[in-house]
Amino acid sequence: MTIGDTFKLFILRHGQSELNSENIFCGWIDAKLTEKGKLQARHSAKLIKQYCDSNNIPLPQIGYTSRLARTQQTMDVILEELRLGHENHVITINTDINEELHKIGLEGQLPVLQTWRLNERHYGSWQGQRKPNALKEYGKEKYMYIRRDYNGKPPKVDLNLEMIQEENDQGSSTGYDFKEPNRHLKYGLEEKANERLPESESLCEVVTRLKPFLNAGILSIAKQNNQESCVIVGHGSSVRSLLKILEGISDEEIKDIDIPNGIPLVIELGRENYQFVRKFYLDPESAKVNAQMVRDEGFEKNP
Ligand SMILES: O=C(O)[C@H](O)COP(=O)(O)O
Repeated sequence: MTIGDTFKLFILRHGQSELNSENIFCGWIDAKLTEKGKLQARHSAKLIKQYCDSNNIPLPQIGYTSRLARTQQTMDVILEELRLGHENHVITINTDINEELHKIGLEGQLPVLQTWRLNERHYGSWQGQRKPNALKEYGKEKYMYIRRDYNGKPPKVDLNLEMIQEENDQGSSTGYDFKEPNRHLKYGLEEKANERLPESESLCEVVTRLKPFLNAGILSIAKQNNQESCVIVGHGSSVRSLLKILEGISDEEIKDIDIPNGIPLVIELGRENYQFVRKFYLDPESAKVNAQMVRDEGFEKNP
């Protein structure tokens, strides 16, 4: 099957966020990109452009992000680098996506659909905690079980708690307001659409909330509009979930997969039935090294 016969998903985890750089569990905390994260996003765009040019295929015709700033900033940098004007739309389970796409198409902009279903897993009460501290408190086995096992799930967050991150033990304040009650401000559309938002998630639960959007959203839109490719900016867990669903990775094997920040992964699907054909990173060496660093976060070798 040649490249022209496949639908391509350019999938990447957002660039480094301020909480990533401080080794703090982030989840649904709305951290911004660091300067390094913005550079990673720009480099991703160059890799995507190089790949499209050398294979004589058009640039992505649609984008998808989560509802969190770090993916939206990454997408903005990528599309700016690709010189693609775009328009963002928050969608919920009630959205008539084709109507939205028609409206955006009239302005000749590239549509970017933003959905909570691409959000990072909700890291429950671990959000805001430094990784080395969680490792010390829970021990290596439990720490890795919760981070990477398909059914690993952190303790629930107390939605009434107001956790303002003051000084962490490195003496630098992230200054992030971890107030969960803020979710009513940020996720008002979803709450109006009666979408059940989590207070802690396992990877299995991320797969469950993401699968309907992948099938009835991304793939159905691709088929109806005969699209060549799309670009998806997600998070460690939502990218792992997309991989698991699209490639049919087992509950056991998914434990060993880590996703680096800001390196595009190409997944090719057959145009007929959108069955998995192949996957590869556009910078495989860097992806391997950085994925290992993600896995080692919290341990001495990667404090
Ligand atoms: O949400 C976060 O803190 C990270 O993006 C995911 O962290 P992990 O790689 O430890 O799951």
